[in-house]
Parts: sequence; structure tokens; C-alpha cells
Amino acid sequence: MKSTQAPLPFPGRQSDSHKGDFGRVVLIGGSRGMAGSISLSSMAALHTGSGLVTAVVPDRCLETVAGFHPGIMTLPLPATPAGEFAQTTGGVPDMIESVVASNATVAKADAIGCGPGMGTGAGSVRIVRWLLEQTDRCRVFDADAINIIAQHRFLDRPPLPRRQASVVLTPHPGELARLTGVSPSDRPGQIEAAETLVRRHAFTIVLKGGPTEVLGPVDPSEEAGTCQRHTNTTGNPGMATAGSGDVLTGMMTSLLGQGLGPWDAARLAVYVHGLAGDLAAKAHSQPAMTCVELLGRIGDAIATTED
Ligand SMILES: NC(=O)C1=CN([C@@H]2O[C@H](COP(=O)(O)OP(=O)(O)OC[C@H]3O[C@@H](n4cnc5c(N)ncnc54)[C@H](O)[C@@H]3O)[C@@H](O)[C@H]2O)[C@@H](O)CC1
Ligand SMILES: Nc1ncnc2c1ncn2[C@@H]1O[C@H](COP(=O)(O)OP(=O)(O)O)[C@@H](O)[C@H]1O
Ligand SMILES: [Mg+2]
Repeated sequence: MKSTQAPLPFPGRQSDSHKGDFGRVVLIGGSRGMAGSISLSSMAALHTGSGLVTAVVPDRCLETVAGFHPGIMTLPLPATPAGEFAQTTGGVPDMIESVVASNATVAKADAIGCGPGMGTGAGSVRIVRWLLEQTDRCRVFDADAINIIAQHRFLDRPPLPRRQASVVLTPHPGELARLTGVSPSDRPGQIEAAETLVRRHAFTIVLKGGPTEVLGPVDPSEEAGTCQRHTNTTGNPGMATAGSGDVLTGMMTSLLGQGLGPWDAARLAVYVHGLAGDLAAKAHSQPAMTCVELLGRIGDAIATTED
């Protein structure tokens, strides 16, 4: 295992602190058949230190998601027969995004992560479009949320006001290819395409892989788009296993919810996530480690990076 240094220390805790000090986060996603993904994100957010974690899921997945960890709260939304988010609720308010917007837990969330396992159906599209417009919120878009943004060309619209755009996208190379048209086999081209997105929208982009690259604006309020790049130093091919990225989504959302800015949250999340992967591989081997062992090593990884 390489010996490397964290880009910044993990935030410490005061002796009189309480769970409200560590962020309320919401994770939106899951569907019947992919309930594990949003559960992994939610458990990762808890293990990264979030005070309160709510998974917003299609109602057909509620028991499954809630059953993974007693610390996860769940908010069920109407589902299609296939078990994805429905477009309408048949009630008042009627459209699914109105239900999300009017929910008190969602309204109070310090950070919202969206996408793992949610599918790309009409209900999910409405939720992603709504979330992209919430410019006063910290948001993480991953997996199907990125696929939806790509399919519906949501980034072709005029950029959001820079000052408010606290958005992190966490594509793997296949998702970035859908977003930009640049092939996963062209790593330099993908990094350049991600830089272009950063300069235009002032988003932070985490281009996953071995190694993961973090790209973000130097000054998000500046009109002329700037971009800085950080190459992560942790992680290993044992992490090429289902659910590794879902864990990262929860960690990223957790750190944003704890008050870190997007550049710091992204660099620290990928560092601790990769280190947890390195510790899991050391204990279990690269082939045998899974997302469960990765999740189980977040604590050991944090312990080496604490303030
Ligand atoms: N337990 C669960 O419920 C899980 C659900 N998942 C969900 O499944 C859905 C589909 O996501 P997937 O990522 O599996 O499928 P995708 O079709 O998005 O990605 C797989 C494809 O992307 C490309 N790709 C990915 N990483 C690459 C790399 N490093 N280099 C080059 N090409 C690369 C490859 O072409 C690969 O076939 C998402 O909603 C996701 O959240 C997955 O996260 C796995 C676990
Ligand atoms: N060869 C590798 N070296 C280092 N990290 C890797 C490697 N392969 C995958 N990973 C990491 O594992 C995660 C995979 O994410 P993703 O493809 O979204 O998985 P999933 O959608 O199955 O959860 C990313 O954080 C990525 O950086
Ligand atoms: Mg993924």
C-alpha cells in the first residue's frame, strides 16, 4: 500500500457537538432491483459522519433500504409498476418534484445526493431537472442522474449563476462519455472535456478511475471560467466492483453536508474512499473485496486523516 498524505485533515469534533452540527443529508435514488445502490450511499454518509441521513426512494423499495441499517431514515415516493419513481402522485401536489420540494426533510437538507440506482424513467427525469435548478443547495449527481442530464441535454442550457452553483458530478468514464461524447478509452480527451464543463458551469467534476481526477473552478464566482485539477493518490483495482461508486456518492454528499466546500469535499472524499479501498484490499485481497468491505473500512481510513 502506498504511503500518501491527505489533501486536508478530516474535520474534528468539539466535545459539546450534537448531530445537528454534522449535517442533514438526503440521498435520492434506488429502484426495484437496485435498492442496494442508494442504501450503500446512505450507509456511507452515516459512516462519513453525517448526523441525519434520509434515503428518498420509490415506495416499493422502502423496507429493503430501511432494512440495511437502522440509522437510515426513509422517505417513500410513489413508484411505477416496475419500481422506479413515478411521474405523478395522483394527489395534491400532483407532480413528483412538487412532493420532493414540499417535504420538510428535503427542505432542511444541507446536501442532496442523487442518482444511484434510480433508473432513467420519467419520474427520475423530473426529480433531476428540479434538483439541477435548486441553486442554493449543495448537490451531488451520480450514475443515472448523470445519464439523465446527458440524455436530456440539460447542460446545453445557459449556465447557472456561478455564485450559487455548488454542484459535484461524479461520473465514471462511461458516464462522462455519455455527457461529453468523448470515448472512455481517451483519458486525456475526457479530462479536457471535463475541464470544459467546469469552466462553463463552475461545477466540480470527479472523473473516477485509477487514478481519480478532481476538477473544479479556482474561484466559482469569477465570470471567466477557471479550472484546477487534483489527482488522487489512493485506491486500487480491487475497487472495480459493483457499488464502489455508490459508496463515494454518500461520502461526498456527507462532507458537503458537514460544511466543506465542493473542492475540499471532493478531494477529501476521494482520498478517504481510496484509502478505505486500500485497507479493504490489504485485509481481503483485491479480487475478494466488495463494496461491503469498502464501507467497513471508511472508519479506519478516517482515523488516519483526522485533524
Ligand atoms: N447494488 C446495486 O443496486 C448497484 C446498482 N448500480 C446502479 O446500476 C446503474 C448502472 O450503472 P453501471 O455503472 O453499472 O452501468 P453503466 O452502463 O453506467 O457503466 C458501465 C459501462 O461504463 C463504462 N465504464 C465504466 N467505468 C469505466 C472505466 N473505468 N473505464 C472505462 N469504461 C468504463 C464501460 O463501458 C461499462 O460497460 C446505476 O444506476 C448504478 O447506480 C451500480 O452502482 C452497481 C451496484
Ligand atoms: N482500477 C481502479 N483503481 C482505482 N480505483 C478504481 C479502479 N476501478 C474502480 N475504481 C474506483 O471504484 C469506483 C467505481 O465507481 P462506479 O463505476 O461508479 O461504481 P458503481 O456504480 O458500481 O458503484 C470509483 O470511485 C473508482 O475510482
Ligand atoms: Mg456508479
